[in-house]
Amino acid sequence: MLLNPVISKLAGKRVVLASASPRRQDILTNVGLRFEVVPSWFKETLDKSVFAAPYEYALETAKQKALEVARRMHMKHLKTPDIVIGADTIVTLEEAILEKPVDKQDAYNMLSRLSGKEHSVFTGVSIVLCNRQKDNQLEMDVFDFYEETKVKFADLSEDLLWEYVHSGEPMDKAGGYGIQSLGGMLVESVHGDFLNVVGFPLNHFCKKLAEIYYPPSKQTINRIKHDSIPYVETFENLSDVEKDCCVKREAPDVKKGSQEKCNYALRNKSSNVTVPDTAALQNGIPETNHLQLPANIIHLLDGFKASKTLFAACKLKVFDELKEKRDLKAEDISEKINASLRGTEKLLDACVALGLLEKTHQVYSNTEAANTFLVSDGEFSIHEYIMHTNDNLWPLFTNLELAVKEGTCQKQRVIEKHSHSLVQDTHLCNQDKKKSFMTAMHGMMKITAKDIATAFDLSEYSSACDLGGCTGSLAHDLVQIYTNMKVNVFDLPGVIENVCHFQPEHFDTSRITFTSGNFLEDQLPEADLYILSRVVHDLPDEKLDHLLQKISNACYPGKSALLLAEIVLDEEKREPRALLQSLSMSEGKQRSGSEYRSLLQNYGFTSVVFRKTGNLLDAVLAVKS
Ligand SMILES: O=c1[nH]cc([C@@H]2O[C@H](COP(=O)(O)OP(=O)(O)OP(=O)(O)O)[C@@H](O)[C@H]2O)c(=O)[nH]1
Repeated sequence: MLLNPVISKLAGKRVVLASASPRRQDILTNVGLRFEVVPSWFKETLDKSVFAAPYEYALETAKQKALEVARRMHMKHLKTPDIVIGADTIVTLEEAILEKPVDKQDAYNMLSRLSGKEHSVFTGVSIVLCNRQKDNQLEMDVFDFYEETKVKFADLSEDLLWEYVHSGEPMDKAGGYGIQSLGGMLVESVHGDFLNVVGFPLNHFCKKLAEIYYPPSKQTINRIKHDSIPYVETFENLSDVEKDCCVKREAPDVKKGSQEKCNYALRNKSSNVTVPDTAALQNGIPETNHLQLPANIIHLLDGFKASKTLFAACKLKVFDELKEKRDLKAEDISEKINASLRGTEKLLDACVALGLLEKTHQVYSNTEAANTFLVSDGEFSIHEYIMHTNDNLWPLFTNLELAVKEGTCQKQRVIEKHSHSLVQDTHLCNQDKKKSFMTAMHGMMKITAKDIATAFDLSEYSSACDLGGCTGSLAHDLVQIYTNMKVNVFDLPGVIENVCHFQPEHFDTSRITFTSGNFLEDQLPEADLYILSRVVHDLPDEKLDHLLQKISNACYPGKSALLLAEIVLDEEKREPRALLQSLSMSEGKQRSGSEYRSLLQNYGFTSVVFRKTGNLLDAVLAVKS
């Protein structure tokens, strides 16, 4: 790790950020932390009057957010994280705690209270270390801290405040302003950590991690007093990257022990100011100001190599071999996958570095995640979905410059034939392709179906129709969870004739039916609840209008609803997964929660709510009134 060894200490661990805040995601991504985002469902409604000080309220809320996610993940699909990070930011002014405004008037009231005054911003952060016990119990250690920053607002006129409120920026921000954006213009001075105001006190977080992972020795404490972030005394457990970076900077005539040199190298790199490079000076190389390449750029430079490593290892069935035989040497694996030893060794070591495999004494084994998700025949395998990404999406993205220039999807170029529908013409054109496409969709949906099915209470709907429901994986979860619900899976004839290969054994499917048809052309089956999973973002406006009008006509006011499973963009449109997906330039588009709301309101769905699930897809429920 370039900036701080404590961040790299988290490499290879399943780190989860229990927050929907795009700012927190940015702050942590920018320092090279790899993590999953699972927004917490904890409702921020603790009774403020029971807390002696405002920061205690923020700390408790942060803790409850993190604990909720840790428990939820532990209970589902054995996805126990190693670390869950929760945070809560509040603004305090004269004893009052201000959180996110509920509407524009509330935002205006908050901002006018802050005008001309100094207030405090507190962020409470909770770091929950999880440990799954042998009996599957979850053991958790909670570490928390808070940070205070004082912010002084200029005197602000009513007109200016309303203009700011109408910009929409205040609505998802504590105290009703975003210091990092337009709101910065309201601020006269800041005392303390700026990032704390934005939502995440990074410096204090690093110190806390250092405390957790490297309790400092006496000597270290003496030597670190001028550094804001403690550095490590030993490299025993650090990654190869760190060792490499030390080795490279080692000067031949430096007499001190290598540990000290390593510390120096890292401290040198971790600082924003230029520190004289003693090794360079001793070698007669003139000292120059060097700028550090930001970690996110480094990750992006290498990102495609990492994806392709995963794709290749899946295609060559490396994880399958290791699941069967467990511990194997590179020679054995190369023989089994029919590949060169040199190439196999490189691939295996890259997989180890990416946290997909483990290696001890030249013997490789699957990680738990590889056994669960990457082998081709596991219950929760996404192997075929990875192959679909490799075979169909990867080629589209290799044409990205052209796609951007032309603003069109490159599938025609890629498959070298004109097509109206990629799904019909390429994936369903022969039996093998059809089956692998269905397996890909099945695996992907299996991972996310339970979260979609439980995002809202759907118990009032006794019949559902999953339009384009493919193998019925969402239907399986729905009938298991809602014991009164019957589900009709409606899909193209070529899909329906193959669904028998995907029905789970020993499972009562009597409440699931499969119907052949084309939802754009044929009459829709009757149902209380219509479902569209990953359909809306893919349809051009005209087709979408036609489909939504059909569904709306089939719905009974006050009784029927439409459930969408899609990636819901955040309001600031900064969520990378949806934005990257939209670069494939399908004829449809990705939408935020409010865009789904206004789209669906046009078809008489007056109540539209959405829920971020933290999984591959989010859920939107639209009720017709
Ligand atoms: O100057 C700024 N001040 C605050 C913010 C953002 O405000 C919110 C604070 O809300 P909270 O801590 O409850 O976090 P949520 O966004 O609801 O996400 P969780 O899922 O973690 O509850 C936070 O997003 C700050 O980033 C800002 O942007 N600028």
